[in-house]
Amino acid sequence: MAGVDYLADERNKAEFDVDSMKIVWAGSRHTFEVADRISKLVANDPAFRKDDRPMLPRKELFKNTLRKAAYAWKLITELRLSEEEASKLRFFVDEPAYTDLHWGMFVPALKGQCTDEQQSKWLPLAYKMQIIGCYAQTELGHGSNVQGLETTATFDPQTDEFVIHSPTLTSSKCYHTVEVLCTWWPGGLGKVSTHAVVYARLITDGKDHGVHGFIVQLRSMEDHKPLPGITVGDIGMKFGNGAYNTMDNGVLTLDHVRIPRDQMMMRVSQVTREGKYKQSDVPRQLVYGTMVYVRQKIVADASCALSKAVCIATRYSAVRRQFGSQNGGPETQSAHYRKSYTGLIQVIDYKTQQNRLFPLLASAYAFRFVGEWLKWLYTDVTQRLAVNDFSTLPEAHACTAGLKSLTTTATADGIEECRKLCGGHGYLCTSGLPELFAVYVPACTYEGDNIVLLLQVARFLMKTVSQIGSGKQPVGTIAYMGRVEHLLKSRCSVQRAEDWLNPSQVLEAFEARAARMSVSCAQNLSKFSNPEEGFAELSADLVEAAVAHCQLIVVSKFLDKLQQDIPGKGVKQLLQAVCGIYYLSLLHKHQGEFLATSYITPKQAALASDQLRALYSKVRPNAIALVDSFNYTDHFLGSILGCYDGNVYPKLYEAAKKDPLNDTVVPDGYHEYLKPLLKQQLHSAKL
Ligand SMILES: CCCCCCCC/C=C\CCCCCCCCCCCC(=O)SCCNC(=O)CCNC(=O)[C@H](O)C(C)(C)COP(=O)(O)OP(=O)(O)OC[C@H]1O[C@@H](n2cnc3c(N)ncnc32)[C@H](O)[C@@H]1OP(=O)(O)O
Ligand SMILES: Cc1cc2nc3c(=O)[nH]c(=O)nc-3n(C[C@H](O)[C@H](O)[C@H](O)COP(=O)(O)OP(=O)(O)OC[C@H]3O[C@@H](n4cnc5c(N)ncnc54)[C@H](O)[C@@H]3O)c2cc1C
Repeated sequence: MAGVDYLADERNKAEFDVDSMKIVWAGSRHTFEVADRISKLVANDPAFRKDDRPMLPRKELFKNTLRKAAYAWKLITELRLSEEEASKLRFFVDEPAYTDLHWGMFVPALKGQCTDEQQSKWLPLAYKMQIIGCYAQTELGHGSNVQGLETTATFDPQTDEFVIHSPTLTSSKCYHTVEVLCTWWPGGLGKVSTHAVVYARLITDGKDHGVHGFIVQLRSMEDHKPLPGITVGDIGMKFGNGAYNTMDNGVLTLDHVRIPRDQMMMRVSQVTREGKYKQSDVPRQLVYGTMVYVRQKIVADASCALSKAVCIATRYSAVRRQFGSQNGGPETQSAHYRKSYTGLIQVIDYKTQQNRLFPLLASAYAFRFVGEWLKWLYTDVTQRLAVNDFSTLPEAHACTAGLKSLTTTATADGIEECRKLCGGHGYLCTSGLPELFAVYVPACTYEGDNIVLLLQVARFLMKTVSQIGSGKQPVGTIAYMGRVEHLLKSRCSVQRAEDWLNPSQVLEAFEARAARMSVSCAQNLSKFSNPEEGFAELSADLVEAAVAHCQLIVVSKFLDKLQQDIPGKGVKQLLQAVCGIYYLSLLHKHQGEFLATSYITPKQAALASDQLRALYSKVRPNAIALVDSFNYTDHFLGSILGCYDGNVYPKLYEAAKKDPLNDTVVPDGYHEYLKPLLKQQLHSAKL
């Protein structure tokens, strides 16, 4: 049966040009071509096999990751891959590794927080991987609260060095006396990194200047052993088989470790030879700059993880058939399935399946476009910072924090929903979904807990509301607050279901909801004499207002995308339908907020649901083509349920046969544990 495409009928139904949509998804023809070439390179190289991951014991799994990373680096250097190609290679290898932290956090921290002189020393080493670095900020006792970090870096003017020291607390009555180890969690720290950017409180002349970054060498360049004063190791197994256990998240204590003064990252502030603390003209918040960069990357990655899950669930939903009559069904069946499945319903045709699946498909596209926009915003803020324009930094922080929170929560929930959409087979490792979920779900926590980040957005919103009428005009993503008076009074003008396809109507609905929720929070806050107390008391409402603001950003960026010239037969029309599904499914889910803020009436909410159902019907024949547009190889998907040809059942059967448990027909342990048990029952039953 090799070569048969069981999804061919589905593919033939497409009403748009898939090749053009592939380019829209990739961002440009160039990006598409690079991704296509590199994904095939990886898929065709057995060195990048990954289907064995869930079965490998931790040590083997980890060694295998080291092998793959070294081999990838060899390819990168031998094939002289560009940075873009190398980064795609890492993406399609699809295995969390220490290299993510080296390239994704250590190098950006050096670039963002070191002086030019420091960069010229450290960056060439890091670029050639002659040193490997990680980002060591979180401590056992402090993660979200960065200001609360306890590691200290005390300047010693005698030797012109900093003494880096982890605190050792002795805890109180109810616990045993324990040494609380300092740094905990950094990826790449446990077993690999030779260096770390360590965040510590800077102390000069007995004065605490708050948290700063320092470059600390951890291991010998000769034999990889920890340097004196350093104790380092892995923190142990994490959630799921395979999954994020390819990463050596680590624990580190620093016992009066000395580093030269010039290993403090000195772009934001400096310590002179005499021990004087000096602050540059740049805002202190730039110490947090690496987090802004990575949050932006995480938003861009969310669409990749979600689209992967959606691709698996959509293809499988078209393959899977349940119920229906035996006398022929409404859909044209493919040759193979016609014989045995005539009349059975493809589960993708159930409206409930569509109502769960299509909003996720739409979210994948929405996150793709908002990710592209956020990358632009980040580039813009970086260029401004270079010429000492710090005006857009608060907005960049709010956007990266808020969108990181929104997209990772929706993606993690979406992957789990896709698993359920695949019924029982979704629970098999060979579906690819359990591992995808296990790898992805910590994104809701790392790089800022999602609730903590939404509270940052809420602070930004409350500040904006408090400045209304002060003459300071809100700009960018918060510009709608400048029209707050209108938004508080206006009413939705929708009269027919199709009116919900009008972009300006939709935008105003989302703006009015977000503005009204923020203003309501600000009014409630003003009733508290202590603003911090009020903020804590109202934090659940504030989080909801922040979500409404972030959803508005995603919707508005999708609508903006549709204003662009989008070539290809039917591509723009399909994207309009997908965008409609995105915002109408949000409107439906958060109906209570739209109704409670009185912008829409119950009748208008019902019309929105009618329009949403109409869009499901429009998207249904295009569903397979929409996920084909992601252009994922079977290797990258790593899922039998999502395989391109839809030949699911024989592949499931073959994979099950290969499970190590099936190496023997009688299991190991039979003689020790089963036979005696069965014998004993035989005796007592006198059989
Ligand atoms: C050749 C090439 C080879 C190719 C290989 C390619 C390899 C792949 C490349 C890339 C891959 C990239 C992907 C990376 C993968 C990542 C894996 C996961 C890694 C996970 C790492 C981590 O988790 S690191 C630790 C992260 N920790 C956190 O996020 C902590 C969360 N807490 C905070 O952010 C903050 O402390 C807080 C904001 C919550 C604190 O709040 P608080 O109110 O106390 O604020 P402060 O007093 O500290 O600050 C007040 C003031 O500052 C503003 N502000 C806060 N944060 C920022 C910021 N980040 N930027 C700008 N401004 C900020 C805040 O709004 C306040 O402003 P005011 O105006 O004063 O109100
Ligand atoms: C897989 C993984 C990889 C990581 N990699 C790194 C790394 O490379 N480098 C590094 O430095 N760190 C790393 N971390 C650590 C990570 O950044 C922190 O775990 C994260 O910032 C959350 O902080 P926390 O653990 O202190 O959570 P906590 O703050 O303890 O959160 C616990 C709960 O308290 C709530 N909460 C906390 N503060 C507030 C508040 N102010 N208001 C309301 N609710 C609140 C949270 O919402 C959450 O529900 C990693 C973590 C993971 C899971």
